[in-house]
Amino acid sequence: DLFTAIADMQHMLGSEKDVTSVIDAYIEEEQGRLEQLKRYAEEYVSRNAHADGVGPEFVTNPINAYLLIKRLTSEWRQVEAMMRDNRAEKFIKSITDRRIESKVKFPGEEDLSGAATALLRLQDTYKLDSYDLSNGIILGKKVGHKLTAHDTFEVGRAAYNQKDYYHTLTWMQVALNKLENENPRTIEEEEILEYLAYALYQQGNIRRALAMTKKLAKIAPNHPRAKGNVKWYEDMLEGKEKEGELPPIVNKRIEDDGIVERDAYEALCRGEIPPIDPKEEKKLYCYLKRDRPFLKLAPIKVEILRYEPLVVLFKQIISDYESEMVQELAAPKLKRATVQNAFTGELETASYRISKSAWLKGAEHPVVDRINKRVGDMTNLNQETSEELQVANYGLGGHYDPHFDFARKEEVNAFKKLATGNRIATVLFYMEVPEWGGATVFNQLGTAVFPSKNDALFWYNLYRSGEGDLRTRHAACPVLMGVKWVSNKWIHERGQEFTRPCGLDENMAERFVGDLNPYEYKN
Ligand SMILES: O=C(O)CCC(=O)C(=O)O
Ligand SMILES: [Fe+2]
Repeated sequence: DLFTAIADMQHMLGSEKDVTSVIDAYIEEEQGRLEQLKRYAEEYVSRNAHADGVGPEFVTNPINAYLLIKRLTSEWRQVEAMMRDNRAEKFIKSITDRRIESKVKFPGEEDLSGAATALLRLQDTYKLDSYDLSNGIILGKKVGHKLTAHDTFEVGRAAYNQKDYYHTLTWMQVALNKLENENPRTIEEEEILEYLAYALYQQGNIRRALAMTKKLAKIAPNHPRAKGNVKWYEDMLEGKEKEGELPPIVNKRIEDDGIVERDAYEALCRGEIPPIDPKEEKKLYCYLKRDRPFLKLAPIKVEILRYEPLVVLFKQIISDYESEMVQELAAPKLKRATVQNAFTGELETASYRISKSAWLKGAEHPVVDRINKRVGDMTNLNQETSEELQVANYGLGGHYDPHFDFARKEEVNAFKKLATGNRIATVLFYMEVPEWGGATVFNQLGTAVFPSKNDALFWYNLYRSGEGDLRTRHAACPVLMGVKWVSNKWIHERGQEFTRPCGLDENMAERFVGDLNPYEYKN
């Protein structure tokens, strides 16, 4: 699939040009053929006019009789052949061949539904209005083309295919509305009405579903299902109130998608951050990290974003060149990101993680090696047991729903092969930042970090006891506009006996990165 990484989608732009040039060539060739046909027709007309002028006498002349017969037999066969000689197959084949040859990936059905689903996700998370969206407007700004009734209908259909009747209803209503002002129409009204009625029924409004279906049966008397559906809805209303005004449309979003903190999460994505206690806020500060020999010469800027658990931002920690190089190295290796099944330990793709990623080894390029070493200077943690650098590019509406980076107790199979223990800490480099959306949010903590280019976010996932810190549950909000590239460095427990010792209180939290003697805050 293409939609799961913007980097892949950008290759697709070229294939649209390909299509245009083939269509142009096809039209040119067809025009030649049609013109020749036109000349034949004109000849027929002029000869016919001549015969008409002569009258019935015309065929008494053997030459004329011969020519007339020839025109209606052998010449007609030629015309017939020419009429059939449509070159479409040849041109379609050339497009297909070219795609195979150039290895340009072409979107498929799953991309279309993925792209439509992305619109729905963005709409929900950022509270975007369907009418605005369908007019190319996002957050009050005109950013794209208007959708036609058919474009809009397809979004609704994608929702329907996922049994998401809330969005089916919303988008079919927009489609119907668009259709009213369309000339020529891009879709038949009856197609929309059928989906609309079913969505109304699913959203608990049988009477409106029935009214809609009756309308459908009226405008399309030969519709294969309309009459049957009218009966179906009528049977359902048997014994129930059928008279009077239709009940109002109540279209409620289905919240049952397994994410309990959905509302708080989405609010954070929109930047609606709960106020911080001013006393806590006062404790936050920036400092220059110089506690490693190398840093004496080149200190690192650290911004403390919050405590307990400690979350910091390393400022301007990589260069533009390094960030570009990492993207370049990763781009050809991008694979759809997977998640670990908590029960089987198997990796699988999931709609709650839409991105593509690649692993880069230090030996692959000096830049990767350099970044790996820098992580040691940034975090003071032993890098021998760290995972390779994971580079990710988010797709259309790309996101990663709330999750933990560490393996929980029940996930017995996670990281087993690595034999380096759990993920003690995470470093997240922001290599390319989106224009809108794509924040990293800690939903339980009420902390949202809007990516800033060349900075890196850092937090400890585990308590000093090795226990997973459930407060670190976090997510990558859907990318609304632009491109988001991140790199992860997951640091493991093994080898950190001296870099992050348990100490006397195993749950004590650091005051700064690499704090060896944390103490409890007493105000
Ligand atoms: O991209 C982000 O903002 C967060 C990514 C993340 O949490 C992950 O990849 O584990
Ligand atoms: Fe994560």
